[in-house]
Amino acid sequence: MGVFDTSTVALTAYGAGLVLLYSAALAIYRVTLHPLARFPGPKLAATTEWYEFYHDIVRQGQFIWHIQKLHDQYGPIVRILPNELHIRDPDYYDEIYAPSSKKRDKSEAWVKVAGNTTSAFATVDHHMHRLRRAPLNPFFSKKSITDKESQILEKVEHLCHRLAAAAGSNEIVRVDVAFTALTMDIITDFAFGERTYHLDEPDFGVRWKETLIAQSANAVFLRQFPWLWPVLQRTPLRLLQWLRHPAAGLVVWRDMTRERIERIIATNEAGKRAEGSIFQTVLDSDLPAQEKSAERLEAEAQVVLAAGTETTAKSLAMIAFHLNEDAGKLQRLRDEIATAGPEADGSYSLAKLEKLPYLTACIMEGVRMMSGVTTRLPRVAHEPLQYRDWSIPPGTPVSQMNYVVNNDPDLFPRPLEFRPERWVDAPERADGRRLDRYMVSFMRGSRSCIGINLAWAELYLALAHVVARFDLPSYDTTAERDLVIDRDLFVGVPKAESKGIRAKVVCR
Ligand code: HEM
Repeated sequence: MGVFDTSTVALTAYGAGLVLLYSAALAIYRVTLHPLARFPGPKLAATTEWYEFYHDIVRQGQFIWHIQKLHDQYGPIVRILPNELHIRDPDYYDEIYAPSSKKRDKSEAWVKVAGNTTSAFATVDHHMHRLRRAPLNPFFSKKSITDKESQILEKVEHLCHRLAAAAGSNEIVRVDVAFTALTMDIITDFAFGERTYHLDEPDFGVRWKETLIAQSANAVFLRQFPWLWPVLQRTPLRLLQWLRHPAAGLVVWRDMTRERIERIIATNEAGKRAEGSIFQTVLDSDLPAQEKSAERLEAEAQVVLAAGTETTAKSLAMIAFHLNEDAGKLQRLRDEIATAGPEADGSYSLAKLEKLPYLTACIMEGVRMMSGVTTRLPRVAHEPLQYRDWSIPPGTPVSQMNYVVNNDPDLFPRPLEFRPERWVDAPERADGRRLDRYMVSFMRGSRSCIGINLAWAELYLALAHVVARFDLPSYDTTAERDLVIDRDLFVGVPKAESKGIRAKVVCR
Protein backbone atom coordinates (compact mmCIF):
# COMPACT_ATOMS: atom_id res chain seq x y z
CA MET A 1 0.00 0.00 0.00
CA GLY A 2 1.27 3.53 -0.84
CA VAL A 3 1.54 6.35 1.69
CA PHE A 4 -2.08 7.31 0.96
CA ASP A 5 -4.71 4.64 0.46
CA THR A 6 -7.50 5.25 -2.05
CA SER A 7 -10.08 6.18 0.61
CA THR A 8 -7.83 9.00 1.93
CA VAL A 9 -7.34 10.36 -1.57
CA ALA A 10 -11.07 10.17 -2.24
CA LEU A 11 -11.88 11.89 1.05
CA THR A 12 -9.41 14.70 0.34
CA ALA A 13 -10.79 15.20 -3.17
CA TYR A 14 -14.33 15.21 -1.75
CA GLY A 15 -13.34 17.79 0.89
CA ALA A 16 -11.61 20.00 -1.68
CA GLY A 17 -14.64 19.75 -3.95
CA LEU A 18 -16.92 20.85 -1.13
CA VAL A 19 -14.70 23.85 -0.33
CA LEU A 20 -14.67 24.84 -4.01
CA LEU A 21 -18.41 24.46 -4.28
CA TYR A 22 -19.00 26.53 -1.13
CA SER A 23 -16.59 29.26 -2.36
CA ALA A 24 -18.30 29.41 -5.75
CA ALA A 25 -21.78 29.55 -4.15
CA LEU A 26 -20.62 32.30 -1.77
CA ALA A 27 -19.10 34.31 -4.64
CA ILE A 28 -22.33 34.03 -6.66
CA TYR A 29 -24.40 35.06 -3.64
CA ARG A 30 -22.14 38.05 -2.98
CA VAL A 31 -22.44 39.46 -6.49
CA THR A 32 -26.16 38.76 -6.93
CA LEU A 33 -28.25 38.55 -3.74
CA HIS A 34 -26.03 40.20 -1.11
CA PRO A 35 -27.51 43.48 0.31
CA LEU A 36 -24.54 45.37 -1.21
CA ALA A 37 -24.81 43.67 -4.62
CA ARG A 38 -26.24 46.76 -6.35
CA PHE A 39 -23.42 49.08 -5.21
CA PRO A 40 -20.77 49.99 -7.80
CA GLY A 41 -17.34 48.40 -7.65
CA PRO A 42 -15.25 45.61 -9.17
CA LYS A 43 -16.73 42.11 -9.05
CA LEU A 44 -13.54 40.73 -7.56
CA ALA A 45 -13.75 43.09 -4.57
CA ALA A 46 -17.38 42.04 -4.09
CA THR A 47 -16.38 38.38 -4.15
CA THR A 48 -13.47 37.97 -1.77
CA GLU A 49 -11.57 39.53 1.16
CA TRP A 50 -8.33 38.41 -0.53
CA TYR A 51 -8.75 41.54 -2.62
CA GLU A 52 -7.58 43.63 0.34
CA PHE A 53 -4.89 41.09 1.21
CA TYR A 54 -3.40 41.49 -2.26
CA HIS A 55 -3.25 45.29 -2.16
CA ASP A 56 -2.22 45.62 1.49
CA ILE A 57 0.06 42.65 2.11
CA VAL A 58 1.39 41.53 -1.27
CA ARG A 59 1.70 45.09 -2.63
CA GLN A 60 2.64 46.41 0.85
CA GLY A 61 0.20 49.03 2.02
CA GLN A 62 -1.17 50.13 -1.36
CA PHE A 63 -4.93 49.58 -0.83
CA ILE A 64 -5.64 53.23 0.02
CA TRP A 65 -4.36 54.37 -3.40
CA HIS A 66 -6.15 51.55 -5.13
CA ILE A 67 -9.41 52.67 -3.50
CA GLN A 68 -8.75 56.11 -5.00
CA LYS A 69 -8.51 54.56 -8.46
CA LEU A 70 -11.77 52.70 -7.87
CA HIS A 71 -13.48 56.02 -7.07
CA ASP A 72 -12.10 57.54 -10.27
CA GLN A 73 -13.67 54.65 -12.14
CA TYR A 74 -16.91 53.96 -10.24
CA GLY A 75 -17.87 57.27 -8.60
CA PRO A 76 -18.12 58.57 -5.02
CA ILE A 77 -19.41 55.34 -3.44
CA VAL A 78 -17.66 52.01 -4.02
CA ARG A 79 -18.03 48.50 -2.66
CA ILE A 80 -14.40 47.85 -1.74
CA LEU A 81 -14.91 44.44 -0.09
CA PRO A 82 -17.77 41.94 0.05
CA ASN A 83 -19.21 43.58 3.19
CA GLU A 84 -17.79 47.08 3.08
CA LEU A 85 -18.32 50.42 1.33
CA HIS A 86 -16.07 53.43 0.93
CA ILE A 87 -17.23 56.97 0.15
CA ARG A 88 -15.19 59.82 -1.31
CA ASP A 89 -17.08 62.97 -0.44
CA PRO A 90 -15.71 65.28 2.28
CA ASP A 91 -19.15 66.84 2.76
CA TYR A 92 -20.54 63.46 3.87
CA TYR A 93 -17.79 62.88 6.46
CA ASP A 94 -19.82 63.92 9.51
CA GLU A 95 -22.62 61.51 8.72
CA ILE A 96 -20.23 58.57 9.03
CA TYR A 97 -18.09 59.98 11.85
CA ALA A 98 -21.07 61.27 13.77
CA PRO A 99 -21.22 62.77 17.27
CA SER A 100 -22.09 60.48 20.17
CA SER A 101 -25.83 61.25 19.91
CA LYS A 102 -25.84 58.92 16.87
CA LYS A 103 -24.94 55.31 17.49
CA ARG A 104 -21.83 54.30 15.56
CA ASP A 105 -20.05 51.01 16.22
CA LYS A 106 -16.63 50.09 14.95
CA SER A 107 -16.37 47.16 12.57
CA GLU A 108 -15.73 43.76 14.20
CA ALA A 109 -13.36 42.74 11.40
CA TRP A 110 -11.47 46.01 11.51
CA VAL A 111 -10.70 46.31 15.27
CA LYS A 112 -8.53 43.21 15.00
CA VAL A 113 -5.76 45.68 14.11
CA ALA A 114 -5.47 46.45 17.81
CA GLY A 115 -4.45 42.95 18.90
CA ASN A 116 -6.84 43.39 21.86
CA THR A 117 -10.57 43.76 22.25
CA THR A 118 -10.85 45.71 25.49
CA SER A 119 -9.20 49.09 24.93
CA ALA A 120 -11.63 51.93 24.17
CA PHE A 121 -10.02 52.12 20.72
CA ALA A 122 -10.74 48.45 19.96
CA THR A 123 -14.25 48.39 21.43
CA VAL A 124 -16.85 47.59 18.80
CA ASP A 125 -20.03 48.57 20.62
CA HIS A 126 -20.93 52.26 20.76
CA HIS A 127 -22.23 52.23 24.36
CA MET A 128 -19.36 50.13 25.70
CA HIS A 129 -16.98 52.57 24.05
CA ARG A 130 -18.67 55.51 25.78
CA LEU A 131 -18.31 53.68 29.12
CA ARG A 132 -14.61 52.95 28.59
CA ARG A 133 -13.72 56.36 27.24
CA ALA A 134 -15.51 58.31 30.00
CA PRO A 135 -12.84 57.87 32.71
CA LEU A 136 -10.10 58.95 30.27
CA ASN A 137 -11.86 62.16 29.24
CA PRO A 138 -11.08 64.32 32.31
CA PHE A 139 -7.37 63.59 32.02
CA PHE A 140 -7.25 64.84 28.43
CA SER A 141 -9.54 67.88 28.83
CA LYS A 142 -8.19 71.26 27.72
CA LYS A 143 -7.97 72.47 31.33
CA SER A 144 -6.20 69.34 32.53
CA ILE A 145 -3.61 69.58 29.73
CA THR A 146 -3.11 73.31 30.33
CA ASP A 147 -2.41 72.48 33.97
CA LYS A 148 0.33 70.12 32.78
CA GLU A 149 2.10 72.79 30.74
CA SER A 150 5.17 72.89 33.01
CA GLN A 151 5.60 69.10 32.74
CA ILE A 152 5.53 69.32 28.94
CA LEU A 153 7.81 72.32 28.96
CA GLU A 154 10.36 70.53 31.12
CA LYS A 155 10.65 67.79 28.50
CA VAL A 156 10.83 70.35 25.66
CA GLU A 157 13.71 72.04 27.51
CA HIS A 158 15.34 68.65 27.82
CA LEU A 159 15.07 68.17 24.05
CA CYS A 160 16.57 71.63 23.45
CA HIS A 161 19.42 70.80 25.82
CA ARG A 162 20.14 67.62 23.83
CA LEU A 163 19.96 69.51 20.53
CA ALA A 164 22.40 72.13 21.86
CA ALA A 165 24.82 69.34 22.80
CA ALA A 166 24.43 67.84 19.29
CA ALA A 167 25.24 71.24 17.79
CA GLY A 168 28.40 71.42 19.91
CA SER A 169 29.61 68.04 18.69
CA ASN A 170 28.54 68.45 15.03
CA GLU A 171 26.29 65.41 15.44
CA ILE A 172 23.81 64.64 12.67
CA VAL A 173 20.48 64.12 14.39
CA ARG A 174 17.51 62.08 13.31
CA VAL A 175 14.96 64.77 13.98
CA ASP A 176 12.04 62.35 13.63
CA VAL A 177 13.49 60.10 16.34
CA ALA A 178 14.37 63.05 18.60
CA PHE A 179 10.72 64.17 18.52
CA THR A 180 9.57 60.59 19.13
CA ALA A 181 11.79 60.51 22.23
CA LEU A 182 10.15 63.75 23.38
CA THR A 183 6.56 62.59 22.95
CA MET A 184 7.32 59.18 24.39
CA ASP A 185 8.92 60.65 27.52
CA ILE A 186 5.86 62.90 27.93
CA ILE A 187 3.19 60.23 27.47
CA THR A 188 4.98 57.68 29.68
CA ASP A 189 5.13 60.26 32.43
CA PHE A 190 1.43 61.03 32.02
CA ALA A 191 0.31 57.43 31.62
CA PHE A 192 2.18 55.89 34.54
CA GLY A 193 3.58 58.79 36.54
CA GLU A 194 6.99 57.29 35.69
CA ARG A 195 9.87 59.10 34.08
CA THR A 196 11.68 57.72 31.07
CA TYR A 197 14.78 59.26 29.55
CA HIS A 198 14.71 58.43 25.85
CA LEU A 199 15.87 61.98 25.25
CA ASP A 200 19.13 61.12 27.01
CA GLU A 201 19.92 58.09 24.90
CA PRO A 202 22.65 58.61 22.28
CA ASP A 203 20.29 57.49 19.48
CA PHE A 204 17.18 58.93 21.19
CA GLY A 205 15.94 55.34 21.70
CA VAL A 206 15.40 54.67 18.00
CA ARG A 207 14.43 51.06 18.81
CA TRP A 208 11.13 52.30 20.27
CA LYS A 209 10.30 54.20 17.12
CA GLU A 210 11.05 51.01 15.19
CA THR A 211 8.86 49.07 17.62
CA LEU A 212 5.97 51.46 17.03
CA ILE A 213 6.31 51.10 13.27
CA ALA A 214 6.50 47.31 13.67
CA GLN A 215 3.32 47.56 15.72
CA SER A 216 1.61 49.40 12.85
CA ALA A 217 2.85 46.88 10.29
CA ASN A 218 1.72 44.10 12.60
CA ALA A 219 -1.70 45.74 12.79
CA VAL A 220 -2.11 45.48 9.01
CA PHE A 221 -1.20 41.80 9.19
CA LEU A 222 -3.45 41.14 12.17
CA ARG A 223 -6.48 42.34 10.26
CA GLN A 224 -5.81 39.52 7.79
CA PHE A 225 -4.55 36.89 10.24
CA PRO A 226 -5.95 37.71 13.69
CA TRP A 227 -4.82 34.32 15.10
CA LEU A 228 -1.18 35.30 14.57
CA TRP A 229 -0.69 37.70 17.49
CA PRO A 230 -1.67 35.17 20.20
CA VAL A 231 0.78 32.72 18.60
CA LEU A 232 3.60 35.30 18.55
CA GLN A 233 2.82 36.33 22.11
CA ARG A 234 3.24 32.73 23.27
CA THR A 235 6.50 32.26 21.36
CA PRO A 236 9.51 32.47 23.73
CA LEU A 237 11.06 35.93 23.55
CA ARG A 238 14.56 34.48 23.09
CA LEU A 239 13.40 32.62 19.99
CA LEU A 240 11.84 35.78 18.53
CA GLN A 241 15.03 37.69 19.28
CA TRP A 242 17.16 34.94 17.75
CA LEU A 243 14.96 35.01 14.64
CA ARG A 244 15.25 38.82 14.66
CA HIS A 245 11.47 38.86 14.34
CA PRO A 246 9.94 42.37 14.63
CA ALA A 247 7.47 40.96 17.18
CA ALA A 248 10.35 40.65 19.67
CA GLY A 249 10.25 44.40 20.30
CA LEU A 250 6.48 44.27 20.64
CA VAL A 251 6.69 41.53 23.27
CA VAL A 252 9.27 43.50 25.27
CA TRP A 253 7.05 46.57 24.97
CA ARG A 254 3.99 44.58 26.11
CA ASP A 255 5.85 43.17 29.14
CA MET A 256 7.11 46.62 30.14
CA THR A 257 3.62 48.04 29.86
CA ARG A 258 2.18 45.18 31.91
CA GLU A 259 4.81 45.71 34.66
CA ARG A 260 4.00 49.41 34.84
CA ILE A 261 0.27 48.75 35.10
CA GLU A 262 0.85 46.11 37.77
CA ARG A 263 2.97 48.58 39.75
CA ILE A 264 0.13 51.13 39.69
CA ILE A 265 -2.40 48.49 40.80
CA ALA A 266 -0.04 47.30 43.57
CA THR A 267 0.49 50.90 44.73
CA ASN A 268 -3.29 51.30 45.00
CA GLU A 269 -3.66 47.99 46.82
CA ALA A 270 -1.07 49.20 49.32
CA GLY A 271 -3.36 52.17 50.02
CA LYS A 272 -1.22 54.68 48.10
CA ARG A 273 -1.84 56.44 44.79
CA ALA A 274 -0.02 56.89 41.50
CA GLU A 275 -0.80 60.61 41.44
CA GLY A 276 -0.94 62.37 38.10
CA SER A 277 -1.22 59.15 36.10
CA ILE A 278 -3.93 58.43 33.55
CA PHE A 279 -4.47 55.01 35.07
CA GLN A 280 -4.96 56.41 38.57
CA THR A 281 -7.85 58.36 37.01
CA VAL A 282 -9.21 55.09 35.58
CA LEU A 283 -8.83 53.27 38.92
CA ASP A 284 -10.59 56.16 40.69
CA SER A 285 -13.52 56.00 38.26
CA ASP A 286 -16.79 54.17 38.85
CA LEU A 287 -16.07 51.59 36.15
CA PRO A 288 -16.99 48.05 37.26
CA ALA A 289 -14.14 45.97 38.75
CA GLN A 290 -13.59 43.81 35.65
CA GLU A 291 -12.94 46.99 33.66
CA LYS A 292 -10.08 47.80 36.04
CA SER A 293 -8.27 44.47 35.62
CA ALA A 294 -4.55 44.43 34.76
CA GLU A 295 -5.33 42.87 31.35
CA ARG A 296 -7.74 45.59 30.37
CA LEU A 297 -5.63 48.45 31.64
CA GLU A 298 -2.64 47.00 29.83
CA ALA A 299 -4.65 47.00 26.59
CA GLU A 300 -5.64 50.63 27.20
CA ALA A 301 -2.06 51.57 28.02
CA GLN A 302 -0.72 50.00 24.82
CA VAL A 303 -3.07 52.18 22.78
CA VAL A 304 -2.40 55.36 24.75
CA LEU A 305 1.38 54.95 24.42
CA ALA A 306 1.32 54.11 20.73
CA ALA A 307 -1.29 56.72 19.80
CA GLY A 308 0.34 59.40 21.93
CA THR A 309 3.82 59.13 20.48
CA GLU A 310 4.41 58.72 16.77
CA THR A 311 1.65 60.89 15.28
CA THR A 312 2.65 64.09 17.08
CA ALA A 313 6.36 63.42 16.65
CA LYS A 314 6.04 62.83 12.93
CA SER A 315 4.08 66.06 12.49
CA LEU A 316 6.80 67.99 14.32
CA ALA A 317 9.56 66.44 12.22
CA MET A 318 7.71 67.22 8.99
CA ILE A 319 7.08 70.83 9.97
CA ALA A 320 10.70 71.33 11.06
CA PHE A 321 11.96 69.88 7.76
CA HIS A 322 9.75 72.05 5.55
CA LEU A 323 10.46 75.24 7.50
CA ASN A 324 14.19 74.68 7.25
CA GLU A 325 13.83 74.22 3.49
CA ASP A 326 12.21 77.65 3.11
CA ALA A 327 14.03 80.62 4.66
CA GLY A 328 11.06 82.96 4.09
CA LYS A 329 8.57 80.82 5.98
CA LEU A 330 11.07 80.16 8.77
CA GLN A 331 11.76 83.88 9.20
CA ARG A 332 8.05 84.72 9.16
CA LEU A 333 7.45 82.21 11.93
CA ARG A 334 10.43 83.39 13.98
CA ASP A 335 9.30 87.01 13.73
CA GLU A 336 5.87 85.98 14.96
CA ILE A 337 7.18 83.85 17.82
CA ALA A 338 9.34 86.80 18.92
CA THR A 339 6.14 88.78 19.55
CA ALA A 340 5.10 86.20 22.15
CA GLY A 341 8.18 86.11 24.34
CA PRO A 342 10.34 84.70 25.65
CA GLU A 343 9.41 85.06 29.32
CA ALA A 344 12.06 85.96 31.89
CA ASP A 345 13.08 82.29 32.23
CA GLY A 346 13.63 81.95 28.46
CA SER A 347 10.47 79.93 27.77
CA TYR A 348 7.35 80.69 25.75
CA SER A 349 3.91 80.31 27.29
CA LEU A 350 1.30 78.06 25.74
CA ALA A 351 -1.47 80.64 26.14
CA LYS A 352 0.52 83.19 24.11
CA LEU A 353 1.66 80.71 21.48
CA GLU A 354 -1.90 79.51 20.87
CA LYS A 355 -2.82 83.02 19.72
CA LEU A 356 -0.18 83.15 16.96
CA PRO A 357 -1.86 82.69 13.56
CA TYR A 358 1.17 81.68 11.52
CA LEU A 359 2.41 79.19 14.12
CA THR A 360 -1.09 77.71 14.24
CA ALA A 361 -1.12 77.57 10.44
CA CYS A 362 2.24 75.75 10.34
CA ILE A 363 0.91 73.17 12.79
CA MET A 364 -2.36 72.71 10.89
CA GLU A 365 -0.41 72.19 7.69
CA GLY A 366 2.02 69.69 9.24
CA VAL A 367 -0.74 67.68 10.88
CA ARG A 368 -2.73 67.74 7.62
CA MET A 369 0.21 66.37 5.65
CA MET A 370 1.06 63.76 8.28
CA SER A 371 -2.61 62.66 8.24
CA GLY A 372 -2.61 60.61 11.47
CA VAL A 373 -4.05 57.21 10.72
CA THR A 374 -3.91 56.66 6.95
CA THR A 375 -5.86 53.39 6.88
CA ARG A 376 -9.61 53.65 6.45
CA LEU A 377 -11.48 53.64 9.78
CA PRO A 378 -14.93 52.14 9.12
CA ARG A 379 -17.98 52.92 11.21
CA VAL A 380 -21.16 50.90 11.42
CA ALA A 381 -24.54 52.66 11.73
CA HIS A 382 -27.64 50.95 13.09
CA GLU A 383 -30.03 52.90 10.91
CA PRO A 384 -29.92 53.00 7.09
CA LEU A 385 -27.61 55.81 5.92
CA GLN A 386 -28.77 57.80 2.93
CA TYR A 387 -25.97 58.87 0.62
CA ARG A 388 -27.36 60.66 -2.47
CA ASP A 389 -29.54 58.00 -4.17
CA TRP A 390 -28.00 55.19 -2.20
CA SER A 391 -29.56 53.70 0.90
CA ILE A 392 -26.79 51.96 2.82
CA PRO A 393 -28.12 48.94 4.75
CA PRO A 394 -27.77 49.12 8.55
CA GLY A 395 -24.78 47.15 9.83
CA THR A 396 -22.56 47.97 6.82
CA PRO A 397 -19.02 49.15 7.60
CA VAL A 398 -18.52 52.47 5.78
CA SER A 399 -15.48 54.71 5.75
CA GLN A 400 -13.81 57.77 4.33
CA MET A 401 -10.07 58.07 4.62
CA ASN A 402 -8.58 61.01 6.51
CA TYR A 403 -5.62 60.87 4.17
CA VAL A 404 -7.90 61.34 1.15
CA VAL A 405 -9.87 64.24 2.65
CA ASN A 406 -6.64 65.92 3.81
CA ASN A 407 -5.17 65.63 0.31
CA ASP A 408 -8.27 66.56 -1.69
CA PRO A 409 -6.91 69.04 -4.29
CA ASP A 410 -10.26 70.88 -4.45
CA LEU A 411 -9.92 71.72 -0.77
CA PHE A 412 -6.14 71.89 -0.51
CA PRO A 413 -4.64 72.81 -3.89
CA ARG A 414 -1.22 71.22 -4.49
CA PRO A 415 -1.72 69.06 -1.39
CA LEU A 416 1.82 67.65 -1.25
CA GLU A 417 3.26 71.14 -0.76
CA PHE A 418 3.78 72.56 2.73
CA ARG A 419 1.83 75.80 2.48
CA PRO A 420 0.85 77.19 5.90
CA GLU A 421 -0.38 80.29 4.06
CA ARG A 422 -3.47 78.36 2.93
CA TRP A 423 -4.72 78.49 6.54
CA VAL A 424 -4.00 82.18 7.00
CA ASP A 425 -5.09 83.50 3.60
CA ALA A 426 -8.20 81.43 2.99
CA PRO A 427 -9.68 80.08 6.19
CA GLU A 428 -13.10 79.83 4.50
CA ARG A 429 -14.22 78.12 1.31
CA ALA A 430 -16.29 79.94 -1.29
CA ASP A 431 -19.46 78.35 0.15
CA GLY A 432 -18.67 79.85 3.57
CA ARG A 433 -17.52 76.59 5.16
CA ARG A 434 -14.36 76.86 7.19
CA LEU A 435 -11.34 75.09 5.75
CA ASP A 436 -10.36 73.64 9.13
CA ARG A 437 -13.54 71.55 9.02
CA TYR A 438 -11.79 69.44 6.39
CA MET A 439 -8.54 68.89 8.25
CA VAL A 440 -9.57 65.57 9.69
CA SER A 441 -6.30 64.07 10.95
CA PHE A 442 -7.79 63.83 14.46
CA MET A 443 -11.10 62.59 12.97
CA ARG A 444 -14.42 63.83 14.22
CA GLY A 445 -17.33 62.30 16.06
CA SER A 446 -17.59 60.06 19.08
CA ARG A 447 -14.44 58.09 18.26
CA SER A 448 -12.21 61.03 17.44
CA CYS A 449 -8.78 61.45 18.99
CA ILE A 450 -8.98 61.80 22.76
CA GLY A 451 -5.42 63.18 22.89
CA ILE A 452 -6.02 66.21 20.67
CA ASN A 453 -5.44 68.80 23.43
CA LEU A 454 -2.22 67.13 24.49
CA ALA A 455 -1.08 66.89 20.87
CA TRP A 456 -1.72 70.60 20.26
CA ALA A 457 0.09 71.60 23.47
CA GLU A 458 3.11 69.50 22.49
CA LEU A 459 3.08 70.86 18.95
CA TYR A 460 2.93 74.52 20.05
CA LEU A 461 5.53 74.24 22.78
CA ALA A 462 8.02 72.01 20.96
CA LEU A 463 7.83 73.81 17.64
CA ALA A 464 8.14 77.32 19.08
CA HIS A 465 11.09 76.48 21.33
CA VAL A 466 13.02 74.53 18.70
CA VAL A 467 12.40 77.06 15.92
CA ALA A 468 13.33 80.00 18.13
CA ARG A 469 16.62 78.42 19.18
CA PHE A 470 17.91 76.22 16.34
CA ASP A 471 18.43 75.95 12.62
CA LEU A 472 17.99 72.38 11.46
CA PRO A 473 19.37 72.29 7.91
CA SER A 474 18.52 68.91 6.43
CA TYR A 475 21.21 66.30 5.91
CA ASP A 476 20.77 63.76 3.08
CA THR A 477 16.99 64.02 3.42
CA THR A 478 14.48 64.54 0.63
CA ALA A 479 10.74 65.05 0.84
CA GLU A 480 10.24 62.50 -1.92
CA ARG A 481 12.16 59.69 -0.20
CA ASP A 482 11.85 60.50 3.50
CA LEU A 483 8.59 62.37 4.07
CA VAL A 484 5.98 61.67 1.41
CA ILE A 485 3.70 58.83 2.46
CA ASP A 486 4.54 55.82 0.34
CA ARG A 487 2.89 52.94 2.19
CA ASP A 488 -0.11 52.71 4.47
CA LEU A 489 0.87 50.60 7.48
CA PHE A 490 -2.10 51.87 9.50
CA VAL A 491 -0.10 55.08 9.75
CA GLY A 492 1.63 56.41 6.65
CA VAL A 493 5.31 55.60 6.23
CA PRO A 494 7.84 56.82 3.65
CA LYS A 495 9.75 54.68 1.16
CA ALA A 496 11.46 51.59 2.58
CA GLU A 497 14.92 52.99 1.73
CA SER A 498 14.35 56.10 3.88
CA LYS A 499 16.96 56.68 6.57
CA GLY A 500 14.70 59.08 8.45
CA ILE A 501 14.53 62.87 8.62
CA ARG A 502 18.07 63.94 9.41
CA ALA A 503 19.57 67.35 10.09
CA LYS A 504 22.62 69.21 11.30
CA VAL A 505 21.90 71.25 14.40
CA VAL A 506 23.00 74.88 14.54
CA CYS A 507 22.35 77.03 17.62
CA ARG A 508 21.09 80.52 16.82
C1 HEM B 1 -0.98 64.77 15.70
C2 HEM B 1 -1.30 63.93 16.66
C3 HEM B 1 -2.42 62.93 16.64
C4 HEM B 1 -3.23 62.52 15.62
C5 HEM B 1 -3.23 63.00 14.19
C6 HEM B 1 -4.13 61.51 16.15
C7 HEM B 1 -5.12 60.86 15.42
C8 HEM B 1 -6.04 59.97 15.95
C9 HEM B 1 -7.11 59.34 15.20
C10 HEM B 1 -7.36 59.52 13.73
C11 HEM B 1 -7.81 58.57 16.06
C12 HEM B 1 -9.06 57.75 15.75
C13 HEM B 1 -8.74 56.30 15.49
C14 HEM B 1 -9.98 55.50 15.17
O1 HEM B 1 -11.00 55.99 14.80
O2 HEM B 1 -9.91 54.30 15.26
C15 HEM B 1 -7.19 58.69 17.34
C16 HEM B 1 -7.61 58.04 18.46
C17 HEM B 1 -6.94 58.07 19.65
N1 HEM B 1 -5.87 58.88 19.97
FE1 HEM B 1 -4.95 60.19 18.75
N2 HEM B 1 -3.85 61.34 17.47
C18 HEM B 1 -2.83 62.18 17.82
C19 HEM B 1 -2.25 62.34 19.05
C20 HEM B 1 -2.64 61.65 20.17
C21 HEM B 1 -2.07 61.83 21.47
C22 HEM B 1 -0.97 62.82 21.87
C23 HEM B 1 -2.69 60.94 22.29
C24 HEM B 1 -2.39 60.80 23.76
C25 HEM B 1 -2.52 59.76 24.46
C26 HEM B 1 -3.66 60.20 21.50
C27 HEM B 1 -4.49 59.18 21.97
C28 HEM B 1 -5.51 58.60 21.26
C29 HEM B 1 -6.37 57.55 21.80
C30 HEM B 1 -6.30 56.95 23.20
C31 HEM B 1 -7.28 57.23 20.79
C32 HEM B 1 -8.43 56.22 20.85
C33 HEM B 1 -9.68 57.00 21.25
C34 HEM B 1 -10.95 56.18 21.21
O3 HEM B 1 -11.04 55.17 20.52
O4 HEM B 1 -11.90 56.60 21.90
N3 HEM B 1 -3.61 60.66 20.22
N4 HEM B 1 -6.12 59.56 17.26
